[in-house]
Amino acid sequence: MRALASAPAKTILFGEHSVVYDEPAIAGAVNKRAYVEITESKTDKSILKSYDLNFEAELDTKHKKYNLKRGKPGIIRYILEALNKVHDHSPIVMKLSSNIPIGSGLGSSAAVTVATLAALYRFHNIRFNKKSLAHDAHMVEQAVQGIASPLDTLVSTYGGLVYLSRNKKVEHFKVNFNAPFVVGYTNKHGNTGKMVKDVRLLKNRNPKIINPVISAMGQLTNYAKQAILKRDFDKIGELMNLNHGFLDVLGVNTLELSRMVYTARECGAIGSKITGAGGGGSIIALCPNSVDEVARGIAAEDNVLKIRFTRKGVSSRVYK
Ligand SMILES: Nc1ncnc2c1ncn2[C@@H]1O[C@H](COP(=O)(O)OP(=O)(O)O)[C@@H](O)[C@H]1O
Ligand SMILES: C[C@@](O)(CCOP(=O)(O)O)CC(=O)O
Ligand SMILES: [Mg+2]
Repeated sequence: MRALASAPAKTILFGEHSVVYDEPAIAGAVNKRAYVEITESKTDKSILKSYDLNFEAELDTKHKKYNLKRGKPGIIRYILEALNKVHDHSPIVMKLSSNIPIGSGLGSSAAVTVATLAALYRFHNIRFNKKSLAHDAHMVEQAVQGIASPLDTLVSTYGGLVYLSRNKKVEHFKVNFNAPFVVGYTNKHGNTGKMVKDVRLLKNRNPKIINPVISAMGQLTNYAKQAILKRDFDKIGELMNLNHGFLDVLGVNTLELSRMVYTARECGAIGSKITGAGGGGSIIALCPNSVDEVARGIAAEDNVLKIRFTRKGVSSRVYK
């Protein structure tokens, strides 16, 4: 039997970090994906391989342990957690491929988790739907990271551009929002779990300052929803810049992210901000009239991704 699944990366337009405190957020699935293939193993060992991410490990699925043969272990924790949730511990071979930069704020952990769970459900012939899959993937991220909002796993499951409301209701934007965005990312990786914990500590030490900042981030996300519906790019850009300022206040900005954010603005972006957890990772810039200039400006020192939003969420099938 061979089960296949894939799930998209995402970019957060508004509301990272504040979404952890139940404020609204807006994020969209983008045209980068993680792919998982599961087959039966010919030996008594479970193997996980990824050529793209350059790692190989022997998995002890029962005890959530692994023996790393090569590469970095980070993303394996999500896979082990997913296996532990669903798999009966029979020996399997899992192949993971992905063109999503890892630890770059583009939700590689969510895409890998969603694709792994969907492939496992197919492999074991377990019924699932998008709602149950998004929920299970969120539980996996939460178990690995300690704190996680449902945003990344929702977007990776459903695809499209999504508004997540304060009470966790998902609204899909109907507008055709192929706005010209450029993503820049540094070679310094952020760690979502750590960044989220650092924000929590800052908030606990300074509640009277940080609580109003977090609710202002929620308010600006609601203004952004209206601006997106009207395709008012100038307003969206202004709100992205405000959102970046608040993320700086939360302490998740870095020298490299700052440099990219201001380079993008100098090259003509009408808005630019950190996207994802920060502490390394990515920025996103809205540049309706200056995509090439902004991409060139960022590429002088960092990496550029020309992303497109996609409606395609998780996809999976099985061959018997
Ligand atoms: N080259 C790599 N190979 C495997 N895992 C990695 C690599 N670089 C970073 N990681 C780990 O992958 C995980 C990425 O998840 P996360 O921090 O949520 O970032 P994102 O989801 O934005 O990509 C982290 O646990 C990190 O430690
Ligand atoms: C910071 C946060 O809001 C988004 C993290 O996104 P990413 O893992 O950096 O892609 C955390 C969360 O929503 O769980
Ligand atoms: Mg992540």
